[in-house]
This record gives sequence, C-alpha cells and structure tokens, in this order.
Amino acid sequence: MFSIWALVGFILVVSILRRAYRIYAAIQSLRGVPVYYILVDPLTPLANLLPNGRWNPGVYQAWNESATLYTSRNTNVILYIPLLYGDIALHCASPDALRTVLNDAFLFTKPRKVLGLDFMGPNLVASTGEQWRRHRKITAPTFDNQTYMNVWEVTAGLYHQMLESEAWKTGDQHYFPAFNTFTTRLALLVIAACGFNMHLRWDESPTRESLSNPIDTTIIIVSTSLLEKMVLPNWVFRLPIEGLRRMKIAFDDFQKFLDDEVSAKKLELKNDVHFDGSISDSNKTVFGRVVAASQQEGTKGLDQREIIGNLFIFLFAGHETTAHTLVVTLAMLALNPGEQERVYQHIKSVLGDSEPKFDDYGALAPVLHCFYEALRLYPAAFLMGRVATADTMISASGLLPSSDTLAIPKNTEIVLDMIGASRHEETYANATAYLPRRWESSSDAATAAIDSFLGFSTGPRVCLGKKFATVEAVCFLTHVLRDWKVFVKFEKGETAEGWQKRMLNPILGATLKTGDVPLLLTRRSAFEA
Ligand code: HEM
Repeated sequence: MFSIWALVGFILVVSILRRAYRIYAAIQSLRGVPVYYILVDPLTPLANLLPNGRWNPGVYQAWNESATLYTSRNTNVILYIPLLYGDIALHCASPDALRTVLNDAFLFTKPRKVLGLDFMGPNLVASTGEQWRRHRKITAPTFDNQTYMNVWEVTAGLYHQMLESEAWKTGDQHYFPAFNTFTTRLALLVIAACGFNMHLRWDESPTRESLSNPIDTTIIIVSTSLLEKMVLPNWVFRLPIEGLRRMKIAFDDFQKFLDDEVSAKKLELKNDVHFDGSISDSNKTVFGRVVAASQQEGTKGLDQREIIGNLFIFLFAGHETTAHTLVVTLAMLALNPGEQERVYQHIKSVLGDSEPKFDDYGALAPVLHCFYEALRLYPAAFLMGRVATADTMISASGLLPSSDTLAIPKNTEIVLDMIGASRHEETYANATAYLPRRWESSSDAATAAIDSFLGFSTGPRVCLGKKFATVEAVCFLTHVLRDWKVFVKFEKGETAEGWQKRMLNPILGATLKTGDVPLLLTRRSAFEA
C-alpha cells in the first residue's frame, strides 16, 4: 500500500516539476511578452468542468473582454499559461503578424492537436508539407466555376423549397425562435448536393438500411461532436453513457456510409469515362471529381481512406461555419435597419423584376460585405493554431509593449486569435460596430482589407471553400432580403446592444457559433400592399 502511494506521490512531484520547468522555460524564451495565467487550456473538456471565472476564463474572457485583454496590457501578443493542464501558447491578435505567420506554411506548421482531425482518414486540414501539397493539388481544382454555379442553383432551389415547407407556407409574418435551424439545414443540404451529389429535398430525411439514424441526423451529430472526437481517447466512446454512444454510432455509421459511397462512385466512374477523357455532368460534383482525379493520378492519387478523409473535412469545414455566419448576418441586419434597407435597395437595383442569377454575384457585392462584416465580428474559425518549425522573428506595429519585433523560438505554439484580430481598432475603426460599408472597395485601403481578410485565413492554406461559402451566402441572403424584412423582438426597454449581447453570445467549440437566434420575418410585399 505504502509503495503505491509513494509511487503516486513521486509521479505527482515529477509532473509538477516538469510543468514548472516548462512554464519557466516558456517565460524565459519569450521574455518581454505579457503573461496570462489560467488553470487549464480553455479548449479542453476539463475546462468545461470548471466554473468560468478569473482562473478559468479562457477564450470566453477573450470574447467578453476582446477590447481590453490585449489593450490593457498594451500588447498584441500574450503568453497563455495553463498552470494545471493544456498547451502553453503564444496568443496573437495583430492582423499583420497573423498574415506573416499564415503566409509561411512551412515555417509555421499545424500543431499536433489539429493533425488529430484525421480520424476519418488523412486529409487536407490535418496534413502538412508534401502530404498537404498532394491533397491540395488533387482537391483544389474541383472548387471551380462549375461548382460555384451549382452552389448557386442548389441554394436558390432549396430556398424555394423552404418557403413551401409547413413553417413558411402561409401568412405574411413569421416568428422563428431558432432561425439557425434553417441556415444549418441549408448549409448541410448544399454541401450534400454540391459536395456529394446527394440531392436531398428540404423536408426529406432519408434513411439507409446500413445506418441507425437518417443521414442528415448522422451528419449533424458528427459535425457537432468533433471536438470531443479530437480530444477524447477512443475507449471513452465505449462507456455506457448515452451521449457518447450516440456519437460513436454516428461516427461509425458515417465512416461506413462514405466508404460505400466512394466504392460505388469508383465503379460508376470506370464506366463513365468518355472518349475525350471527360465525365458526365452528374459526376462533376466535388465528390465525383475528387474520385476521378484520384483515379487519373494513379498511384500518386488519393487512396480510399484519403478520399473519405477529405470528403469528411469538406463537410466539417463547410457546414457549421457557413450556417452560423448566415444567421448572424441576418441578426445583425435586423439590429441595423439602416444597413438592411441599404442592401435591400441595392438588391432591387441589381435584380429589377428578375430572379437572382449566378451572373449577378459580382454586382451583389454589398450583400457579400454584410456577410464579411458578420464574419469579422463573429469569426466562425475563431482560433488557428500553428507551431514554429525553426527559430524566427515576427514584426508588426505595436506587437509588444516595448517593441515591434519578437523572437520566436523553434517549437513555440502560436494561437492566432481571430476574435482579438478582427476587433483590432488600428485595423478596423469603430471595431465593435456592424459596418458592412467598410468592405466597399472604392479606396485602396478597402481593397487591401478585403484581399487580406482573415476570416477565411490567407496565404497558401487559405480556406479552399471560401468562394463556395460566399456564393451560397450571397444567393441565400439575396433571396431572403429581397422577399422579407428581418426584425428581432426586443424585451421591454432592451437596446440593440442588449439584444446582441443576450442572443449572440458565442459558444466556442471546434468552431464559433451562437445558440438559438430568434428572428421575425415580414414579407416585403406586405409593406408594399
Ligand atoms: C463561412 C464559412 C467558412 C469559414 C469562415 C471558413 C474558414 C476557414 C479558415 C479560417 C480556414 C483556415 C484554417 C487553418 O488554416 O487553420 C479554412 C480552411 C479550410 N476550409 Fe474553410 N471556411 C468556411 C467554409 C468552407 C467551406 C464551405 C468549405 C468546403 C466546402 C471549406 C473547406 C476548407 C478546407 C478544405 C480548408 C483547409 C485548407 C488547407 O489547409 O489547405 N471551408 N476555412
């Protein structure tokens, strides 16, 4: 008995000493950087078990105090030190420094925990170096104009199906306590159709014999349980706990589903190569073309697991991010009626009496600016992690209290804090205000800002689905804003700011999203009658 306790005590002392040494070494190697002590890394399940407060504020604090966290320390970098558990990391909120880091994908590579996103198979997000290059070379060409035209057509079709569904059919006014359920469904069905060639109807919930739940339910469980899957060991999912079991079933089912789909597509494509090497239109989805390109590349192509890994990652990267930003855009327009009226008038001037078409995308830029501005204030990808692969320096104005330059030792973990960066007063005047006009590119500064907007990242690893998401967003928002006036319901005496704080409080997980967003929509025609 004594020896067990002695062993436990010994392990504990060694762990404490090791941790203390790591903290000491980090502070020494990043001298001059203001330090911020917390108990545990906020992005670990353990942090969720502790009450939020001074010692466990994590990214929640960064959110609530985004204006003061860096400014009160007169800095753009902070050394986050979790005393008990989690990675010690340098958090950075300078947009210029972020750009420097993001532009060099080899000097600043992805950290270990992001590479853990490969449980469905190796993929673009969870790979580095030559492997990443190979994944990107094969998958990137499938995101082209043909895909974007398809995204537009599918989005427009789904919007009309949505209007025919029970909740929308009759009446000129609708109050939706959770409008996010519509944007979530839209984003899911668009990616299913344009990514996987799986054309589901708005009100359809298809089942497969091999799946325990309908496909859409399976996908939603998978995409909302990613953080748990990334950080918890596999055995945890075998515990007799209902929530964990549901996750395991969904992940297993989805893996099996994708495996069957890829095998079927390979067979189909074998019989679908025409004399000139082309394939039928029905196979020209992202899915069909990734499989076709892999077959054409022979041994250099993606194997079955890699194809599955990438399809899964498109779904993960493109679903909740788009859905969340869409609902926030509508909420922010409801809170800023002047901006809503302005964009409505613009939509009318572009469309006249015609239906919105893909060719109108460029002319509808102000709609895109509304989406960008919502993404700036509520960045779906709120953190990006990187690790320095060699000793290096970064420079940016106001980086540190006493210097614009910081020496970064090899292996330093850097967290690119998009919440801090997107509310950076030097870059975005009146940073907490919703001002879509700031993206209008009549000036060189605005053109540069839109070109280097960080919401979709920048540099070689810029979001592959950026235009996929913006085409979907411009199409959906144009339809909604053309047909409906969007409002929120205030509580007695509540201000727009108060509503925003109450309803758009971010939930930080694998991505940033909000809880349920209630919106009131009134048909435009009701005002004109
Ligand atoms: C509003 C919607 C979206 C936002 C805000 C967003 C944001 C981002 C960001 C910030 C990154 C860089 C992450 C990093 O390097 O750490 C990224 C990467 C990526 N995104 Fe998106 N994304 C969105 C929609 C989509 C869609 C619709 C797809 C696919 C259909 C997609 C596919 C990808 C992929 C494959 C990568 C990895 C690129 C690489 O590492 O080479 N994203 N996204």
